[in-house]
Amino acid sequence: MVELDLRFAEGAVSESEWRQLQPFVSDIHRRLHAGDVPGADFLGWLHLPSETLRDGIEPLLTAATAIQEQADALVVVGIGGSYLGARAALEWCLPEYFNQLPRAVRGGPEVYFAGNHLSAPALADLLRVLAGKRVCINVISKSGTTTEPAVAFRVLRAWLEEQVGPEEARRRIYVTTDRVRGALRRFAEAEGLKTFVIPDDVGGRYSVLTPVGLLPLAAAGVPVAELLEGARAAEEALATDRLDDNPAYRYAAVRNALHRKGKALEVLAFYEPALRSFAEWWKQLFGESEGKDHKGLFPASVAYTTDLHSLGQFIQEGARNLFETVITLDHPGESVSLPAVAGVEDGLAYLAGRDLSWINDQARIATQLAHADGGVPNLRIRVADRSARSLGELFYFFELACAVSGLLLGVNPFDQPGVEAYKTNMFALLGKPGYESAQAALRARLEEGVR
Ligand SMILES: O=P(O)(O)OC[C@H]1O[C@](O)(CO)[C@@H](O)[C@@H]1O
Repeated sequence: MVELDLRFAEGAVSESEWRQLQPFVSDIHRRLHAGDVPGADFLGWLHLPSETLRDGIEPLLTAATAIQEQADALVVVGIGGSYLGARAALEWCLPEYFNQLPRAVRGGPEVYFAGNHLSAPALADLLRVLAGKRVCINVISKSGTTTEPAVAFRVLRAWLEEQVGPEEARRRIYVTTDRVRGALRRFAEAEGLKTFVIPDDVGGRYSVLTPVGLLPLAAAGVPVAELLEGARAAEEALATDRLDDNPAYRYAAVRNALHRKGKALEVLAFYEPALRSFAEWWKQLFGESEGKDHKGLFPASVAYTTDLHSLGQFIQEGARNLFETVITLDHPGESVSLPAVAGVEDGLAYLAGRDLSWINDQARIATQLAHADGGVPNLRIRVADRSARSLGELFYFFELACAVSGLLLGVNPFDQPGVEAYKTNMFALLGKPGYESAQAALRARLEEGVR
């Protein structure tokens, strides 16, 4: 099970500081499980792993097998919570460079992501990569109205229809969306497409263990039952309100104590490139959940040891308004040992025979020591390995910690009203019907100089 190590944070936050939060955590725990918290309509994630395993995932596995048979490449179209979890799990569970590996090693089709930006060159490049391949599309949007995936889907669908004709295209498009609402639902029904439902009571950033994540992951060859089993084990293990027994609550309490002492940023650090997209998932989870009412810790991330040669300077000696949370794997995976090479003066003879993962871990310990000495409290979250099961545990660990963290902060962790501001401006500038007066007002502001 996921463990929290506070050794490198003890100088910055004492045990009594986070223990004092026990009554507040207990109260939140009770209200969370009673459905008596702000945003209570979005608590479906709390028992999602056990309920999904109880109900079974046969239809999803059948669709995943069909995609594996139909496709050389699967394009997953979505953004935010309809994108990041699947990408995080794919990179965590599959080998690095999985799209370049032979299909037998990978287990499923190549996987590409689209609809997570508005870049024309990037989309054009994707179409070039897809040329000549048998392609399936899984378009994912809970609201069914998000601009980025809607735009990319329109382009990709037209492209697919050109390649295989409208009828075959319909067999190759899988839609994951809300049960009843939204343009995507209407479109899917009108076209008779295969659809999967995102439950009403699970918000986008909490949706990785719904078909949002499970369908593309199963199609890609990730053992999704193991992923769910890990999350279910965490659901069970983290069902206690006691800080001593619940590392997710301890993590929430410690970060809250650090925030109260003036820390404004939390930097998630990791030492395996396979965790890069996991950090992106984590940033959306905490950023959208906590950053509101002019409050919250800003969630950032660093990829070590890469970023020790760029952001490392800032973290060691820059503004002291941050703390780090380091994710480590007890068993990182395959070994690569440094060969003993006679007659080569590269200064590495003392490391001959050492495993690269051991060297990486010494870098991690050295960095935790240096950063803690430099005034950056370091929390460590220990995960067993890169298995789907361990990842399931970690997804649930952070989902729960984030909910409690937001509630400790006094915000509704399950809404995201702030994401609408740019959308309103963008729709006005794009000339969306209904936004005419907003457009006139914005154009006038832009001409006069922005105030
Ligand atoms: O699944 P949808 O509705 O396309 O939303 C995608 C993402 O966009 C947001 O609503 C922000 O605009 C996120 O909360 C969400 O995960």
